Amino acid sequence: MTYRTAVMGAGSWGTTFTKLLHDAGGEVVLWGRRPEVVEAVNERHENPDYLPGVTLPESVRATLDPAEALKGADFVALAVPAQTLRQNLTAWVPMLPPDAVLVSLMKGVELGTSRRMSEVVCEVADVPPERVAVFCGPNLAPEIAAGEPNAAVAACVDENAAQRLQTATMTPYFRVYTSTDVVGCELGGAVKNIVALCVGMSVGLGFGASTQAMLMTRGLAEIARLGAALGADEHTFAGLAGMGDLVATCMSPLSRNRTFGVNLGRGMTLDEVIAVTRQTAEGVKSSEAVLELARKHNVEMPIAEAVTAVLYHGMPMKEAAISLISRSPKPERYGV
Ligand SMILES: NC(=O)c1ccc[n+]([C@@H]2O[C@H](COP(=O)([O-])OP(=O)(O)OC[C@H]3O[C@@H](n4cnc5c(N)ncnc54)[C@H](O)[C@@H]3O)[C@@H](O)[C@H]2O)c1
Ligand SMILES: O=P(O)(O)OC[C@H](O)CO
Repeated sequence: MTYRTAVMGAGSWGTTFTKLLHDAGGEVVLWGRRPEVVEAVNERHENPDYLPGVTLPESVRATLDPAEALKGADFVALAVPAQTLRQNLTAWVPMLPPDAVLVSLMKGVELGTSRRMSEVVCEVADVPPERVAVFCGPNLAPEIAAGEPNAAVAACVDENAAQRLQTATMTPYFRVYTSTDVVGCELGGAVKNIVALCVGMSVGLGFGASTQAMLMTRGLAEIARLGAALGADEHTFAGLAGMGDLVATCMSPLSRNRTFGVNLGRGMTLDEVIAVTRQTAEGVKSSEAVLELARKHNVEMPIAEAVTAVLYHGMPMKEAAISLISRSPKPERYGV
C-alpha cells in the first residue's frame, strides 16, 4: 500500500520528514508559504535556508497551494511552529480529506490555552483523538536528512492508525515504534526543549558535563511528574520520546533550544538571542504554557520555573542556579 502524505510546513523538520516519507516509498507533497522555498525544492531540489547542503529527491514536489497538497492525503503532517498551528489549521480545515490522519510533528504547548498540539488539532479540526497522531523522538533534522541511523515513535490512541504511520515512515535507516501514549510522547517532546534551554545556559556559563547530566536527569523527573499528573504512561519517558529526545536535544550543538540557552549563558540579552535565532526554538514560548499546565495540576517543575524566571522575569542566571540547588532537601525518587 502506498500512502500519500501532505506535509504542511517547509522548515527544517517538515522538509526532512518529506524526504523520510519519500525514502519510505510514499507519495508526498510539501506545502510551504514562501515562494522562494517552494521554487528551490521544485527547481533545485534543495531547501538552503533550512537544510543547507541536503539534496532532496527529484520526485519530491512542493506547492504554495494548501488545497493541492491536501488533496487525497492519507496523512496530513503538521510542521509549522506550535504557536501558529491554530491559525494555520483553521484555514486548512475546509480542505482536509475526511478520513486523513492528522499527524503532529510539533514539539510545543499552546500559549494562552496550555493545550498540547494534538488537543489543538482535535479542537480546531473537530476530529476525535483516533484521527490524530504524533511523531516524535531524538530526531535532529540535519542528521535525519543525512540518512544517519535513527528511530522515532508514532503515537495514536488508535493503534491501527499508529501502525499505518509506522509503515509510512520506516526506511532502511529509520526505525519507527508505535505507542498509544499520545500524552506522554507529546510532553516528552515539548518539555525537553525547556530542559535543553537550561542545559544550554549552563554550557554558556562554563559549567561541564556533570551539571548537564544533573539537569537532564532532574529534567526527566520533571517531565515524568507532569506526565503522571496528565495520565501518561511513565514508561514512555524512558523511551525515545522521553529520555531519547531529551539527551539528543540537550547534548547536540544542532539543537536550536540548547543553542538559544548557550547564547543566553554567554551573556547575550533575550532580544539579541531572538535576533540571531533563525529557526524555531519552541521551548522559549512553550515554557510559560508548560508552567501554566503544571500549576493547574499542582506539579512542581523547578527547572521550568528557573528557565521562565530567566527568560521573562529578569532573574540573573547564577541566581536561578542557586535557587535550583538550594531547594529544600528531599529523597531522590524518580518522578518526585
Ligand atoms: N528541526 C528539527 O530537528 C525538529 C525535529 C523534530 C520536531 N521538530 C518540531 O517541528 C516543528 C517545526 O519546526 P522546524 O524545525 O521545521 O522549524 P523551522 O524554524 O525550521 O521552520 C518553521 C517553518 O514554519 C514556517 N512558518 C513560520 N511562521 C509561520 C506561520 N505563521 N505560518 C506558517 N508557517 C510559518 C517557516 O517559514 C518554516 O517553513 C517544531 O514544533 C519543532 O519542535 C523539529
Ligand atoms: O533543534 P531543537 O532544539 O528544536 O530540537 C530538535 C528536535 O526536537 C530534536 O529531537
